[in-house]
Amino acid sequence: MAVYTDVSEDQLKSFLTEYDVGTLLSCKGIAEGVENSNFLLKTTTGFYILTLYEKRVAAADLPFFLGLMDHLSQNGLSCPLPIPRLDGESLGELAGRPAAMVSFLDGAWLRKPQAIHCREVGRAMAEMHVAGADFQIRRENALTVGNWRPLWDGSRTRADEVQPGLRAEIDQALSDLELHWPQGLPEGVIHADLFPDNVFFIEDSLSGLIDFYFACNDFLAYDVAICLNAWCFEPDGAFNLTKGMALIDGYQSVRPLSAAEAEALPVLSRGAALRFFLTRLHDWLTTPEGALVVKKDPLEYLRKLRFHRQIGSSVEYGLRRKDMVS
Ligand SMILES: Nc1ncnc2c1ncn2[C@@H]1O[C@H](COP(=O)(O)OP(=O)(O)OP(=O)(O)O)[C@@H](O)[C@H]1O
Ligand SMILES: N[C@@H](CCO)C(=O)O
Repeated sequence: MAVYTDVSEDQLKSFLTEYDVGTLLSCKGIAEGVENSNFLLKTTTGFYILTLYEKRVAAADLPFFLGLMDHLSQNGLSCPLPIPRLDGESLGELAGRPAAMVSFLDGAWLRKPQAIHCREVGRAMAEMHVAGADFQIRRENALTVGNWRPLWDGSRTRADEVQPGLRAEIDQALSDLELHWPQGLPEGVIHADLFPDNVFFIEDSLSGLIDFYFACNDFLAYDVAICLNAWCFEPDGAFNLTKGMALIDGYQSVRPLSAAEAEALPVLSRGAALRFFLTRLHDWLTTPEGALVVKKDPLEYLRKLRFHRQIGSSVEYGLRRKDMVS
Protein backbone atom coordinates (compact mmCIF):
# COMPACT_ATOMS: atom_id res chain seq x y z
CA MET A 1 0.00 0.00 0.00
CA ALA A 2 1.53 3.30 -0.86
CA VAL A 3 -0.57 6.24 0.11
CA TYR A 4 1.12 7.56 3.22
CA THR A 5 -0.06 11.16 2.91
CA ASP A 6 -3.70 12.07 2.47
CA VAL A 7 -4.54 14.91 0.16
CA SER A 8 -7.82 16.83 0.38
CA GLU A 9 -9.72 17.79 -2.75
CA ASP A 10 -9.14 21.47 -2.01
CA GLN A 11 -5.39 20.95 -1.61
CA LEU A 12 -5.26 19.03 -4.88
CA LYS A 13 -7.30 21.57 -6.84
CA SER A 14 -5.12 24.39 -5.60
CA PHE A 15 -1.97 22.38 -6.50
CA LEU A 16 -3.32 21.82 -10.03
CA THR A 17 -3.74 25.57 -10.63
CA GLU A 18 0.07 25.57 -10.96
CA TYR A 19 -0.22 23.34 -14.08
CA ASP A 20 -1.75 23.51 -17.51
CA VAL A 21 -3.47 20.10 -17.28
CA GLY A 22 -7.16 21.02 -17.41
CA THR A 23 -9.73 20.39 -14.71
CA LEU A 24 -9.63 17.54 -12.23
CA LEU A 25 -12.17 14.79 -12.88
CA SER A 26 -10.99 12.12 -10.43
CA CYS A 27 -8.12 11.10 -8.14
CA LYS A 28 -7.38 7.55 -6.99
CA GLY A 29 -4.69 6.41 -4.55
CA ILE A 30 -2.41 3.69 -6.02
CA ALA A 31 -1.84 0.76 -3.69
CA GLU A 32 1.36 -0.59 -5.31
CA GLY A 33 4.85 0.63 -4.47
CA VAL A 34 6.42 1.15 -1.08
CA GLU A 35 8.52 4.28 -1.23
CA ASN A 36 6.21 7.18 -2.09
CA SER A 37 2.52 8.14 -2.14
CA ASN A 38 1.16 7.78 -5.67
CA PHE A 39 -2.17 8.90 -7.15
CA LEU A 40 -3.74 8.40 -10.55
CA LEU A 41 -5.34 11.65 -11.68
CA LYS A 42 -7.85 12.03 -14.45
CA THR A 43 -8.31 15.53 -15.80
CA THR A 44 -10.03 16.96 -18.85
CA THR A 45 -6.71 16.55 -20.72
CA GLY A 46 -5.96 12.92 -19.79
CA PHE A 47 -4.34 10.76 -17.10
CA TYR A 48 -1.37 11.73 -14.92
CA ILE A 49 0.57 10.21 -12.02
CA LEU A 50 0.97 12.43 -8.99
CA THR A 51 3.76 11.46 -6.59
CA LEU A 52 4.31 12.82 -3.10
CA TYR A 53 7.87 12.05 -2.07
CA GLU A 54 8.06 10.47 1.35
CA LYS A 55 10.98 10.55 3.72
CA ARG A 56 13.06 7.77 2.16
CA VAL A 57 13.64 9.84 -0.95
CA ALA A 58 16.08 12.69 -0.20
CA ALA A 59 14.72 16.03 -1.44
CA ALA A 60 18.22 16.92 -2.66
CA ASP A 61 18.05 13.98 -5.11
CA LEU A 62 14.75 15.00 -6.70
CA PRO A 63 16.28 17.27 -9.39
CA PHE A 64 18.40 14.28 -10.47
CA PHE A 65 15.43 11.88 -10.70
CA LEU A 66 13.07 14.31 -12.43
CA GLY A 67 15.81 15.71 -14.68
CA LEU A 68 16.78 12.17 -15.65
CA MET A 69 13.23 11.15 -16.63
CA ASP A 70 12.99 14.33 -18.67
CA HIS A 71 16.36 13.68 -20.33
CA LEU A 72 15.60 10.03 -21.11
CA SER A 73 12.17 10.86 -22.54
CA GLN A 74 13.67 13.59 -24.71
CA ASN A 75 16.18 10.99 -25.95
CA GLY A 76 13.52 8.56 -27.05
CA LEU A 77 13.19 6.23 -24.05
CA SER A 78 9.63 5.39 -23.06
CA CYS A 79 9.43 6.51 -19.42
CA PRO A 80 7.34 8.98 -17.41
CA LEU A 81 7.81 12.56 -18.53
CA PRO A 82 7.68 15.14 -15.71
CA ILE A 83 4.92 17.67 -16.39
CA PRO A 84 6.26 21.22 -16.05
CA ARG A 85 4.46 23.67 -13.78
CA LEU A 86 3.48 27.06 -15.14
CA ASP A 87 6.67 28.48 -13.59
CA GLY A 88 8.72 25.95 -15.59
CA GLU A 89 9.74 23.85 -12.56
CA SER A 90 9.01 20.11 -12.28
CA LEU A 91 8.84 20.02 -8.52
CA GLY A 92 6.13 21.53 -6.33
CA GLU A 93 4.78 20.97 -2.83
CA LEU A 94 1.55 19.33 -1.73
CA ALA A 95 0.34 18.46 1.78
CA GLY A 96 3.75 19.36 3.18
CA ARG A 97 5.63 17.01 0.84
CA PRO A 98 7.68 17.63 -2.30
CA ALA A 99 5.40 16.60 -5.16
CA ALA A 100 5.54 16.16 -8.93
CA MET A 101 3.30 15.04 -11.76
CA VAL A 102 4.47 12.77 -14.53
CA SER A 103 2.83 11.43 -17.67
CA PHE A 104 0.84 8.20 -17.42
CA LEU A 105 2.34 5.15 -19.16
CA ASP A 106 0.06 2.55 -20.68
CA GLY A 107 0.70 -1.09 -19.95
CA ALA A 108 1.06 -3.35 -16.94
CA TRP A 109 3.88 -5.25 -15.32
CA LEU A 110 4.22 -8.97 -15.82
CA ARG A 111 3.77 -11.41 -12.94
CA LYS A 112 5.38 -14.24 -14.93
CA PRO A 113 7.91 -12.85 -17.41
CA GLN A 114 9.20 -15.21 -20.09
CA ALA A 115 12.45 -15.22 -22.09
CA ILE A 116 11.02 -12.91 -24.79
CA HIS A 117 10.30 -10.32 -22.09
CA CYS A 118 13.82 -10.71 -20.67
CA ARG A 119 15.22 -9.92 -24.11
CA GLU A 120 13.05 -6.78 -24.25
CA VAL A 121 14.13 -5.61 -20.82
CA GLY A 122 17.80 -6.18 -21.70
CA ARG A 123 17.40 -4.11 -24.82
CA ALA A 124 15.50 -1.30 -23.04
CA MET A 125 18.10 -1.19 -20.25
CA ALA A 126 20.90 -0.78 -22.78
CA GLU A 127 18.87 1.94 -24.53
CA MET A 128 18.56 3.68 -21.20
CA HIS A 129 22.32 3.41 -20.63
CA VAL A 130 22.99 4.93 -24.06
CA ALA A 131 20.33 7.66 -23.68
CA GLY A 132 21.68 8.58 -20.21
CA ALA A 133 25.29 8.95 -21.39
CA ASP A 134 25.15 12.73 -21.75
CA PHE A 135 22.95 13.47 -18.72
CA GLN A 136 24.76 16.20 -16.82
CA ILE A 137 23.70 15.72 -13.17
CA ARG A 138 25.50 13.06 -11.10
CA ARG A 139 24.18 11.02 -8.22
CA GLU A 140 26.46 8.60 -6.41
CA ASN A 141 25.02 5.17 -5.69
CA ALA A 142 24.04 5.23 -2.01
CA LEU A 143 23.70 1.44 -2.02
CA THR A 144 26.98 0.21 -3.46
CA VAL A 145 29.83 -1.77 -1.96
CA GLY A 146 31.01 0.95 0.46
CA ASN A 147 27.50 1.32 1.89
CA TRP A 148 26.80 -2.34 2.55
CA ARG A 149 28.81 -2.69 5.76
CA PRO A 150 26.99 0.12 7.66
CA LEU A 151 23.69 -1.34 6.44
CA TRP A 152 24.76 -4.82 7.56
CA ASP A 153 25.94 -3.51 10.94
CA GLY A 154 22.35 -2.37 11.61
CA SER A 155 20.98 -5.92 11.17
CA ARG A 156 23.95 -8.13 11.97
CA THR A 157 23.26 -8.90 15.62
CA ARG A 158 19.72 -10.05 14.80
CA ALA A 159 20.49 -11.90 11.57
CA ASP A 160 20.52 -15.37 13.13
CA GLU A 161 16.91 -14.78 14.24
CA VAL A 162 16.00 -14.88 10.55
CA GLN A 163 18.11 -17.94 9.77
CA PRO A 164 20.71 -19.62 12.02
CA GLY A 165 24.23 -19.13 10.64
CA LEU A 166 23.30 -16.07 8.61
CA ARG A 167 25.60 -13.73 10.50
CA ALA A 168 28.76 -15.72 9.73
CA GLU A 169 27.73 -16.35 6.12
CA ILE A 170 27.10 -12.68 5.34
CA ASP A 171 30.21 -11.54 7.24
CA GLN A 172 32.21 -13.72 4.90
CA ALA A 173 30.33 -12.79 1.71
CA LEU A 174 30.63 -9.08 2.45
CA SER A 175 34.37 -9.20 3.22
CA ASP A 176 34.90 -11.16 0.03
CA LEU A 177 32.98 -8.57 -2.05
CA GLU A 178 34.81 -5.66 -0.43
CA LEU A 179 38.08 -7.31 -1.43
CA HIS A 180 37.12 -8.28 -4.98
CA TRP A 181 34.76 -5.51 -6.13
CA PRO A 182 35.86 -4.52 -9.66
CA GLN A 183 37.36 -1.19 -10.55
CA GLY A 184 37.45 0.84 -13.73
CA LEU A 185 34.46 -0.72 -15.53
CA PRO A 186 32.46 1.60 -17.84
CA GLU A 187 30.18 3.83 -15.80
CA GLY A 188 27.03 5.79 -16.52
CA VAL A 189 23.50 6.33 -15.30
CA ILE A 190 21.89 3.08 -14.19
CA HIS A 191 18.29 2.37 -13.14
CA ALA A 192 19.44 0.21 -10.21
CA ASP A 193 15.96 -1.22 -9.48
CA LEU A 194 14.75 -2.56 -12.83
CA PHE A 195 12.56 -5.31 -11.38
CA PRO A 196 9.53 -6.70 -13.23
CA ASP A 197 7.19 -4.33 -11.34
CA ASN A 198 9.03 -1.37 -12.87
CA VAL A 199 8.70 -2.47 -16.50
CA PHE A 200 5.40 -2.17 -18.34
CA PHE A 201 4.31 -4.32 -21.27
CA ILE A 202 1.41 -4.20 -23.68
CA GLU A 203 0.91 -7.77 -24.88
CA ASP A 204 4.54 -8.90 -25.38
CA SER A 205 5.96 -5.47 -26.26
CA LEU A 206 7.73 -3.40 -23.67
CA SER A 207 5.84 -0.12 -23.30
CA GLY A 208 8.00 1.69 -20.76
CA LEU A 209 10.19 1.83 -17.65
CA ILE A 210 9.11 3.50 -14.41
CA ASP A 211 10.39 4.23 -10.90
CA PHE A 212 13.76 5.92 -11.35
CA TYR A 213 14.11 6.66 -7.65
CA PHE A 214 17.19 4.47 -7.16
CA ALA A 215 18.85 5.65 -10.38
CA CYS A 216 22.46 6.75 -9.94
CA ASN A 217 25.92 6.71 -11.52
CA ASP A 218 27.62 3.34 -11.27
CA PHE A 219 29.01 0.52 -13.41
CA LEU A 220 26.64 -0.11 -16.32
CA ALA A 221 27.19 -3.85 -16.00
CA TYR A 222 25.99 -3.70 -12.38
CA ASP A 223 22.52 -2.89 -13.78
CA VAL A 224 22.76 -6.05 -15.92
CA ALA A 225 23.60 -8.03 -12.77
CA ILE A 226 20.60 -6.54 -10.90
CA CYS A 227 18.35 -7.61 -13.79
CA LEU A 228 19.81 -11.13 -14.00
CA ASN A 229 18.78 -11.53 -10.37
CA ALA A 230 15.38 -9.93 -10.73
CA TRP A 231 14.27 -11.52 -14.03
CA CYS A 232 16.07 -14.81 -14.59
CA PHE A 233 15.37 -16.94 -11.52
CA GLU A 234 12.32 -19.18 -11.25
CA PRO A 235 10.05 -19.22 -8.17
CA ASP A 236 11.72 -22.50 -7.10
CA GLY A 237 15.08 -20.69 -6.94
CA ALA A 238 16.58 -22.18 -10.13
CA PHE A 239 18.44 -19.90 -12.52
CA ASN A 240 16.87 -19.99 -15.99
CA LEU A 241 19.70 -19.98 -18.53
CA THR A 242 17.35 -19.30 -21.47
CA LYS A 243 16.16 -16.14 -19.75
CA GLY A 244 19.73 -15.12 -18.87
CA MET A 245 20.79 -15.59 -22.47
CA ALA A 246 17.80 -13.60 -23.74
CA LEU A 247 18.45 -10.74 -21.32
CA ILE A 248 22.15 -10.52 -22.17
CA ASP A 249 21.53 -10.87 -25.93
CA GLY A 250 18.86 -8.14 -25.76
CA TYR A 251 21.31 -5.88 -23.92
CA GLN A 252 24.16 -6.58 -26.34
CA SER A 253 21.97 -5.92 -29.37
CA VAL A 254 22.24 -2.24 -28.32
CA ARG A 255 25.39 -2.02 -26.21
CA PRO A 256 27.93 -4.87 -26.33
CA LEU A 257 29.62 -5.63 -23.01
CA SER A 258 33.39 -5.26 -22.91
CA ALA A 259 35.47 -8.32 -22.03
CA ALA A 260 36.14 -6.82 -18.57
CA GLU A 261 32.40 -6.29 -17.97
CA ALA A 262 31.62 -9.81 -19.16
CA GLU A 263 34.23 -11.27 -16.83
CA ALA A 264 32.98 -9.22 -13.88
CA LEU A 265 29.37 -10.46 -14.09
CA PRO A 266 29.72 -13.13 -11.36
CA VAL A 267 31.12 -10.70 -8.77
CA LEU A 268 28.66 -7.98 -9.81
CA SER A 269 25.80 -10.47 -9.50
CA ARG A 270 26.93 -11.48 -6.01
CA GLY A 271 27.05 -7.78 -5.09
CA ALA A 272 23.62 -7.13 -6.57
CA ALA A 273 22.22 -10.09 -4.62
CA LEU A 274 23.79 -8.87 -1.39
CA ARG A 275 22.49 -5.31 -1.91
CA PHE A 276 18.85 -6.44 -2.17
CA PHE A 277 19.34 -9.01 0.59
CA LEU A 278 20.57 -6.25 2.93
CA THR A 279 17.79 -3.73 2.26
CA ARG A 280 15.17 -6.48 2.51
CA LEU A 281 16.70 -7.77 5.75
CA HIS A 282 16.73 -4.26 7.19
CA ASP A 283 13.05 -3.80 6.28
CA TRP A 284 12.22 -7.30 7.54
CA LEU A 285 13.67 -6.52 10.96
CA THR A 286 12.39 -2.95 11.30
CA THR A 287 8.92 -2.88 9.69
CA PRO A 288 6.39 -3.18 12.51
CA GLU A 289 3.97 -6.13 12.45
CA GLY A 290 0.63 -4.96 11.08
CA ALA A 291 2.15 -2.27 8.83
CA LEU A 292 0.36 -2.06 5.49
CA VAL A 293 3.56 -2.54 3.47
CA VAL A 294 4.20 -6.08 2.21
CA LYS A 295 7.67 -7.11 3.40
CA LYS A 296 9.89 -8.73 0.74
CA ASP A 297 11.70 -11.94 1.61
CA PRO A 298 15.44 -11.40 2.20
CA LEU A 299 16.16 -15.13 1.97
CA GLU A 300 15.19 -15.15 -1.72
CA TYR A 301 18.29 -13.01 -2.23
CA LEU A 302 20.45 -15.16 0.05
CA ARG A 303 19.66 -18.09 -2.26
CA LYS A 304 20.65 -15.99 -5.29
CA LEU A 305 23.88 -14.97 -3.58
CA ARG A 306 24.70 -18.64 -2.94
CA PHE A 307 23.97 -19.47 -6.57
CA HIS A 308 26.42 -16.82 -7.80
CA ARG A 309 29.12 -18.00 -5.42
CA GLN A 310 29.42 -21.27 -7.30
CA ILE A 311 29.51 -19.68 -10.78
CA GLY A 312 32.83 -20.24 -12.55
CA SER A 313 32.28 -18.11 -15.66
CA SER A 314 29.72 -15.71 -17.15
CA VAL A 315 28.94 -18.31 -19.80
CA GLU A 316 26.81 -19.89 -17.05
CA TYR A 317 24.56 -16.78 -17.13
CA GLY A 318 24.01 -17.09 -20.86
CA LEU A 319 26.86 -14.95 -22.12
CA ARG A 320 28.16 -16.40 -25.36
CA ARG A 321 31.73 -17.66 -25.27
CA LYS A 322 32.76 -15.43 -28.19
CA ASP A 323 31.80 -12.39 -26.06
CA MET A 324 34.22 -13.35 -23.31
CA VAL A 325 37.30 -12.26 -25.25
CA SER A 326 38.07 -8.69 -26.28
N1 LIG B 1 4.01 6.90 -15.07
C1 LIG B 1 3.21 5.91 -14.66
N2 LIG B 1 2.24 5.47 -15.48
C2 LIG B 1 1.38 4.51 -15.06
N3 LIG B 1 1.40 3.96 -13.83
C3 LIG B 1 2.34 4.37 -12.98
C4 LIG B 1 3.30 5.36 -13.34
N4 LIG B 1 4.10 5.57 -12.28
C5 LIG B 1 3.68 4.77 -11.30
N5 LIG B 1 2.61 4.04 -11.71
C6 LIG B 1 1.86 3.08 -10.90
O1 LIG B 1 2.16 3.30 -9.54
C7 LIG B 1 2.72 2.13 -8.95
C8 LIG B 1 3.79 2.54 -7.95
O2 LIG B 1 4.79 3.29 -8.59
P1 LIG B 1 6.30 3.18 -8.17
O3 LIG B 1 6.80 1.80 -8.43
O4 LIG B 1 7.05 4.31 -8.81
O5 LIG B 1 6.16 3.43 -6.61
P2 LIG B 1 7.21 3.67 -5.49
O6 LIG B 1 6.51 3.63 -4.21
O7 LIG B 1 8.04 4.88 -5.80
O8 LIG B 1 8.15 2.47 -5.77
P3 LIG B 1 8.75 1.13 -5.25
O9 LIG B 1 8.12 0.79 -4.03
O10 LIG B 1 8.47 0.12 -6.38
O11 LIG B 1 10.19 1.47 -5.17
C9 LIG B 1 3.24 1.31 -10.10
O12 LIG B 1 3.25 -0.07 -9.86
C10 LIG B 1 2.22 1.66 -11.20
O13 LIG B 1 1.07 0.86 -11.04
N1 LIG C 1 12.91 -3.90 -5.88
C1 LIG C 1 13.19 -3.87 -4.46
C2 LIG C 1 12.20 -3.04 -3.69
C3 LIG C 1 12.43 -1.54 -3.77
O1 LIG C 1 12.04 -0.98 -4.95
C4 LIG C 1 13.19 -5.31 -3.91
O2 LIG C 1 12.61 -6.18 -4.54
O3 LIG C 1 13.75 -5.53 -2.84
